[in-house]
Amino acid sequence: MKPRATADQTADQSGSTGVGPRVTVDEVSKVVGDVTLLAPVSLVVEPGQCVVVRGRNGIGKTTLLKIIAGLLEPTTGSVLIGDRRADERDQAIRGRVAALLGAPAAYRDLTLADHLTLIDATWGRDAQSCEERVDAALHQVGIGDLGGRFPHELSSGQGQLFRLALTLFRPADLLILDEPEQRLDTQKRRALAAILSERRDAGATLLVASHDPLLTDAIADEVLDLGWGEGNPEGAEGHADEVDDDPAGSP
Ligand SMILES: Nc1ncnc2c1ncn2[C@@H]1O[C@H](COP(=O)(O)OP(=O)(O)OP(=O)(O)O)[C@@H](O)[C@H]1O
Repeated sequence: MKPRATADQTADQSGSTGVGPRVTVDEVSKVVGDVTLLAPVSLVVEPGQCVVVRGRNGIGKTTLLKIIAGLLEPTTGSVLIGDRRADERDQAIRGRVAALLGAPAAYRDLTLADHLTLIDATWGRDAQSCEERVDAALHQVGIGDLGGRFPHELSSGQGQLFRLALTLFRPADLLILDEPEQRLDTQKRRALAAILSERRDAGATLLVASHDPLLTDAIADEVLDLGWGEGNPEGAEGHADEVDDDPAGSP
């Protein structure tokens, strides 16, 4: 069992706000027309635990994370974040969930540091110490020397590190990350694993879709396999396994 934070922790400069919520996913599915995007799945992520979701391309990982983040209405079932229904329009949910699901909005005329400064101001943090926090956040993900660049001046891997910085910087005790390792080299994936482990050990709840065994081994308390077979995902059963139970055929 990993060390867990106490309930009275307050926000620090990493964006952590203390003990995360329990996430309860009950028979959630998504169907559009006659296409099943996600077959019914149930899952409980305990506060301060990390569940890695995996499965073949197109099985529904991103769809599941979008539903849990409250960005997408499920066709069946329900999701609770703590005791509240997952809905990104709910201020209480917005205040505790940071999600990296696709590319967040970036502005051509703002530098990387400007973007983080904007987030800092949005969340009402102390303006005097903002520069220090921004600098630390960029350094944390390995792009400390790129604060003066514009988003379109980054390589694809640097762009991913910037998106991670944006996501990790805002206050949150529930992190929902869709393939955060994409485009990163091995060294950066190891660094990412260390950052996410630190957030989890500080009490945050994590839900991460990933194809990366390195990241999964480093951060997962449990693994949810949505399935590996070809064809329509109809009938796939999701269940969380202890991380050591690596099923045959999985990467
Ligand atoms: N807007 C949409 N309308 C119809 N089908 C969609 C839509 N978005 C995604 N899908 C389909 O839903 C299924 C699940 O997609 P999703 O992106 O959740 O899969 P995934 O497991 O995250 O895949 P990957 O590993 O490739 O990222 C796929 O078969 C995809 O083609």
